[in-house]
Amino acid sequence: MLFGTTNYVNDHLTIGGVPVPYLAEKYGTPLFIYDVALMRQQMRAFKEVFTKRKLAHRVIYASKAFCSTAMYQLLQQEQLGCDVVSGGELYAALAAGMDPAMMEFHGNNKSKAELTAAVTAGIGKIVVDNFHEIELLNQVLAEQQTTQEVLFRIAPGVTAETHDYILTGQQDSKFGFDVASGQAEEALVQLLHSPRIKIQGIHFHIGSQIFAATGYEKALERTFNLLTKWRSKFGFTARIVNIGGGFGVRYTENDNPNTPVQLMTQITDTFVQHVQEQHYPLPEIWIEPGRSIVAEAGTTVYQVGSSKHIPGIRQYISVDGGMGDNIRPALYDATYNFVPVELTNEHNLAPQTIRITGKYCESGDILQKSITLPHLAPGDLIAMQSTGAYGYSMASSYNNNPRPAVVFVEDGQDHLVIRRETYADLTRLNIPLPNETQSQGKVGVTDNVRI
Ligand SMILES: Cc1ncc(COP(=O)(O)O)c(C=O)c1O
Ligand SMILES: N[C@@H](CCCC[NH3+])C(=O)O
Repeated sequence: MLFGTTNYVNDHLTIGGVPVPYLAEKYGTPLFIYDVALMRQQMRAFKEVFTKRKLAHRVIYASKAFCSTAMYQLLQQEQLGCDVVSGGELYAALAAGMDPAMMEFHGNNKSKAELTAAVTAGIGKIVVDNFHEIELLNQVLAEQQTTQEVLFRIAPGVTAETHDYILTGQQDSKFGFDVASGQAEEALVQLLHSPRIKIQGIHFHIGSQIFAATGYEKALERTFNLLTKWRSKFGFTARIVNIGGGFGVRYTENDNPNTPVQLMTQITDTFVQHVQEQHYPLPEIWIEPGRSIVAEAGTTVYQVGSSKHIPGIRQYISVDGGMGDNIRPALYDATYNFVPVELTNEHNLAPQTIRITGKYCESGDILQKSITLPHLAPGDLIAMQSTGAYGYSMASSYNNNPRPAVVFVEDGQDHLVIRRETYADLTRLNIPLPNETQSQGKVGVTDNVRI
């Protein structure tokens, strides 16, 4: 299972035309490597689904999947918008030069300060999530003496097939206005009566890592039924229907989804069908893919360290990263595929069934419960595939392990886009107690800056 530009050249795993052993040597491990051509390909493919059908659309990348200055630059090159879900993401996107008009602000508990920052920045749309937010936003707009375009998020009451923790469109959800109990309609009434709020359309997001179109189709049916009702009841016409993200990707050979683009094509057909059947003025279709743009483009390279054989039980192999750079296996029981970085002679040794664990002080720090791979020895490099989404973005410096570096590769060139955290970075927020003499450098630990 090799994605995009990843392949073996002279027995070395190569991404974007750059040999992975060279990258590991240059930047150290663990290392996130992103195949930029594959990210561009995904971005363009989504847009093409709509341009082929001549549908007004917007592809909005969900920053939470992975964001960095370089990622925001790439979005600008490919003319995508982005969503942000915090003041921090807003800050980072603006600092990287994103056009605020191409941005949306999401979240179930946006603070007044965050809303003020978004409005002041001239953000394109705020996706209003709850009644408290309507109140806060009205206050902010009155203080700023301005108006704001919004979408409002409904919980359509659809349960998609995915992990419970990443379901969002069911009735019992913390996100959005519940349709079934009438909250969505009440929210629309409040928004229509808020003179500074300019309501442009509706939003739903049913969850993440979804392979089947069924959930989206049900949600679209409910949405268009509501929209048609609200059109005759309130004279409200949605100019935009945003169907969120959530399109599933391949983590292992067992995932055999439609490609995100095939899924999108099917959903778009349903969208058009509802518009036609209900004689609804054709709204713009907006989508918010995160994972499907970056997941398969990302590879994490680790170096193998210790191993432990428990006769009759299992073989453990530990690598130099783990739950700090990828919490998904521990959090969601997510499974991944691993491939060797170098197809050396040892490759021909009998394959081993191993458990791959990280270096964190937790028994649950398991990257892969059981996998059969060519024999691995200390010092070998190993690549974990499809780690581009919710890997680095959910990374922590638990156990004071520095977060890895991130490198973009394309056309034989490598660009460091996030440097490895240093030991000094890890303590830079610490403030000593007053009147204590700081012991400095006693233990003689040097910083780990390599570059
Ligand atoms: C509102 C919203 N939009 C988009 C996304 C992106 O989802 P995904 O990365 O699965 O495409 C999420 C995350 O689930 C989300 O909450
Ligand atoms: N972090 C999740 C997805 C959450 C989506 C955000 N609403 C994952 O790794 O699968």
